[in-house]
Amino acid sequence: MTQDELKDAVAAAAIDEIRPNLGNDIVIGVGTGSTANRFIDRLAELRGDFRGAVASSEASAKRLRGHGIDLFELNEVGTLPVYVDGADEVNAHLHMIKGGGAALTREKIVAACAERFICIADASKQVATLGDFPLPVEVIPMARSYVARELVKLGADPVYRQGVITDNGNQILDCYEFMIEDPIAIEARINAIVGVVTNGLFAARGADLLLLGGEQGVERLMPA
Ligand SMILES: O=C(CO)[C@H](O)[C@H](O)COP(=O)(O)O
Repeated sequence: MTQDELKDAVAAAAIDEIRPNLGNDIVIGVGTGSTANRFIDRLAELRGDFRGAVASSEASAKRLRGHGIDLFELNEVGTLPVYVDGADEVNAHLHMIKGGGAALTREKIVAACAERFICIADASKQVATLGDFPLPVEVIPMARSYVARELVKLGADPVYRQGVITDNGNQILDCYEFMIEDPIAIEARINAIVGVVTNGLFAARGADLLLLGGEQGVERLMPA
């Protein structure tokens, strides 16, 4: 199977996972990226079986709107029953690195409001230790150089993602050469640097279920 076919398979599995709990009062949290896009396209087939969605990025909002799915502001809806999103890397504890698409802050906010986080990913995203994928850190623009110096002190090699402005008007530093043995501690440590808006470690609030697509089909994995 190609990677695209695997992404499609996990998107379909996520639909099967949420379908039994849909209803006309249900608002779904929707992630960002190529895997999440496949989920959005399949969600369109269920339009009418749920109330609408909260999007984690302008790009996902546009795609949802294009399918005629009603969009809600997070502040209007409070707690969401479920959030479905992809990941750049995921470990056995279902801690993740996210933010390859620069949507990490809104993704983390929507995930924080969700009772259940379903991660959908192809097998290439599964790792023993997070960090081969450069960890994104969203920063207030005027703090970029300061935050970069602080990240170097933590052992990372931060690189400014040129030309990228987040949906929140901020910039991204990608941390290379930074293997993360203790994701919960590092997530908190980076968040404590002044000028950091969010980092792409989703560890304090990891996923509750991983739908992992591989050659043997879609595996349903819970946190170790
Ligand atoms: O965090 C994200 C965007 O900010 C995505 O979930 C992550 O980059 C995975 O994307 P894809 O499904 O395209 O591989």
